[in-house]
Amino acid sequence: MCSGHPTFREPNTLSNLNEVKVKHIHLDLTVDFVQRLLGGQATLTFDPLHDRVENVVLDTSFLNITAVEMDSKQLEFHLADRHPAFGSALHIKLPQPVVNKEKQFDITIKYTTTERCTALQFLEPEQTVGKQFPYLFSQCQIHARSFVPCQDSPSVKLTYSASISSPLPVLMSALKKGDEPSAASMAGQPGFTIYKFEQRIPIPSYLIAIVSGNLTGREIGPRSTVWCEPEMIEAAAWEFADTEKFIATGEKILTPYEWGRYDLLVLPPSFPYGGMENPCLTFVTPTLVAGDRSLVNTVAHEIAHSWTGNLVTTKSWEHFWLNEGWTVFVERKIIAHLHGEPQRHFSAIIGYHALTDSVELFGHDSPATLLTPDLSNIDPDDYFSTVPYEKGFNLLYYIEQVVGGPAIFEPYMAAHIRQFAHHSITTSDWKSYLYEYMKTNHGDEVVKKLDTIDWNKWLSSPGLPPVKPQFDTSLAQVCFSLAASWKKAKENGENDYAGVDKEHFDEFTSLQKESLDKSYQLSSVRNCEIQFRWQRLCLMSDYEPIYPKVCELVTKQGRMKFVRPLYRQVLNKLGVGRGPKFLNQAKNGSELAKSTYLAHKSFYHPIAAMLVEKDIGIASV
Ligand SMILES: CC/C=C\C/C=C\C[C@@H](O)/C=C/C=C/C=C\[C@@H](O)CCCC(=O)O
Ligand SMILES: [Zn+2]
Repeated sequence: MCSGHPTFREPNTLSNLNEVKVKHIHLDLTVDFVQRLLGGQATLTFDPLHDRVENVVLDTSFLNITAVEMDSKQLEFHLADRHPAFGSALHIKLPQPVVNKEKQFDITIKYTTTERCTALQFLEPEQTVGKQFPYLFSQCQIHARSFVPCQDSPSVKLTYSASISSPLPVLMSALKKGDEPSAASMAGQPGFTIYKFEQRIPIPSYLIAIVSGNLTGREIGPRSTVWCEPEMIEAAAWEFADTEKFIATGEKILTPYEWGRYDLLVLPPSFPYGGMENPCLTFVTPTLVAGDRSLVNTVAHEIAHSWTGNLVTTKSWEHFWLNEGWTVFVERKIIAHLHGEPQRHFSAIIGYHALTDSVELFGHDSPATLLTPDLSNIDPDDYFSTVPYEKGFNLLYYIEQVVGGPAIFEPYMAAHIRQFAHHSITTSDWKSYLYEYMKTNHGDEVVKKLDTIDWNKWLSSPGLPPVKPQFDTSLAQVCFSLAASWKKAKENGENDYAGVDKEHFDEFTSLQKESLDKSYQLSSVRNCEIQFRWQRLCLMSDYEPIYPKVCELVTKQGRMKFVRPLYRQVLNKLGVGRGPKFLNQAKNGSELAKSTYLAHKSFYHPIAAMLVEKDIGIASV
């Protein structure tokens, strides 16, 4: 069914996953908001893969390992020297070789996270909305090894259970199994409670997730609750009221939803991504709470991951497009089923612009623009971009046209899920089944059509897709007409565009920014997607009054989709002679970018901090 060759090459783990496989992890941890760490133990259950296993090697990163035990006996262990991107391998010597590959065995590791942990962000009360309680959240995609010792590879799928002791409510990417006063509270430490969880569906380590803070929940559907700080609950419950429609549409297109619950967690502003598809509990940025439900496509994306990514999983980050390209494709199918095909194409046009931005940023010949890049000795975070999302979407969009349209392709989508659910696959596995399915269900005619696709150009060549997609531009045309009317107004010497309908604008031409700003108050628009595009346009046009708004946007929320391009753009700006009053009088953009970042460094999630520092050339200490 999947590439089953015994020694799979997984470039971004240091674990010996070809000798043993982790099948279950039990976490017994305490949240320490004072020392800003998680501490306790993890018990890992292993399947030997050979008849003689002498060692276990696990991924860790910035963990403090204090003891390793097996059958209550202390085991010898050591942490190898740190790999700059992949962390420190934990080598564990088994007391005697495990000689029966049918015999599972447990190892318990006592540890704490440390202040350099890249998977967790501890927030002080003032960094939260309510400003009264501390907050902890995780982001484990490629950083699980900094949360728990594990085989940190999407090729390994494991169940997990947890008992988490905390003074504040705890949620995880699992089903809740009740809570009880913790020994700490019984021993007099006030307010600690033990929260219990179980994830019975095997998942890759990157989907282990935890949050603890002043959380409240509001039911928004038959299997969904939205969770956030009390101050946001009304706005969040209204914003995400259509969640059940997305889930039900996903089931209609694909297969039944298997995860039980689909809850949403709205995080504090420093959350570094738009959303993270943690099973049972999607994490989302508060920038989606726009007040008009205009940005909920991201929730459709995260829901789509319940099938593509969380059930059918990429076997390594080199095939990340199988997670993200497929999920963007399913997301846009959900949008089409609910709001019509033109909306799917409008979203695809916006996505293609984002793909072009990434390819231009990396360079058209960059290996980072391959759909299946070689990640040997590469930190995947450095290759993260819209390429796996949008080049992957466009490959599937092109195949759908080649084979004969949705009537043929949509049933195949459901078959793909049924074929690979609960497995991790490579691009080769995916392609082999695509051919098998089309031959079995549609004969050699369609197979011949598949053979017309230049697979090497699509899968293994840099740059933009080899075939420029043809999309329905009916919705985009509204924007083009709006831009043309602004241009005409400018040519006629008018400088008040207020009379021009702004309903759908998403495309700007080079116009008088002051006039646009005066006509539409764009610098005060709450919608981050519009604000982000407006600010980038203004920076391109050296519209200096935008600088305070740029520094506000990059320091009031930490979503890298917005923060990284704006920092990069300011970095490359020439001097602003009369810098705005509260910004350092930067001699040039690079000082403005660096001084703004350094003044707010503690606000950002560790992953965002690391990548912004690389973007603006601040060597991490
Ligand atoms: C080609 C391989 C590139 C990367 C490998 C995999 C993971 C990279 C690591 O950086 C983790 C990324 C996590 C992303 C999580 C959520 C995104 O889908 C959000 C997209 C952007 C946004 O909306 O903010
Ligand atoms: Zn995604």
